[in-house]
Amino acid sequence: MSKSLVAYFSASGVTKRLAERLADEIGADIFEIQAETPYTDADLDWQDRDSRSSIEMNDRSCRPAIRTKITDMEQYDVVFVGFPIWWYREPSIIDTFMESCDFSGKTVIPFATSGGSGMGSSGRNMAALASGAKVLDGKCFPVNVSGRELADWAAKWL
Ligand SMILES: Cc1cc2nc3c(=O)[nH]c(=O)nc-3n(C[C@H](O)[C@H](O)[C@H](O)COP(=O)(O)O)c2cc1C
Repeated sequence: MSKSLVAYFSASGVTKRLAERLADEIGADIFEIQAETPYTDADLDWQDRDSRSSIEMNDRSCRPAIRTKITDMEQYDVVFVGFPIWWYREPSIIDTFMESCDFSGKTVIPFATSGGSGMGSSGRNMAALASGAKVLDGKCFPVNVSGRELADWAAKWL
């Protein structure tokens, strides 16, 4: 059986709860990707073109710093990477995460929560940042997804 990790970023707790449920269902380790400078409510205002999130998401090369690095990534075969959809894709801090770890030989499965959008270009963007890894398109889940559905979805890679 392959060893799996659920790594996630969550700005307002929705993806955090989903990630915890997923890890619990499949018996995976869990790691929270935290911004070195946490996001405030004002930072998350997508209607303000000058907010931190707007500025970051408008710059494809933006790589917000992560507080703690994973040091024992070698032990995992499968890594589920969770995040909220921001502007139809993965938040820039997920790009930082993808670049800061060695995913070669691993299967990376993105998952997300959103206000209604799907995964968009997230999987392709993440694949471009993780050479040697198999990065899938992944799936966006409604908040009320059942534990059973989560477990069945994840079982394909375990
Ligand atoms: C800056 C920003 C951009 C967002 N862009 C989208 C989007 O493009 N499509 C969408 O459906 N939801 C969008 N949302 C809503 C979030 O994806 C949604 O609320 C998510 O569940 C939040 O997860 P979290 O609590 O883990 O941060 C956006 C939210 C923020 C803060």
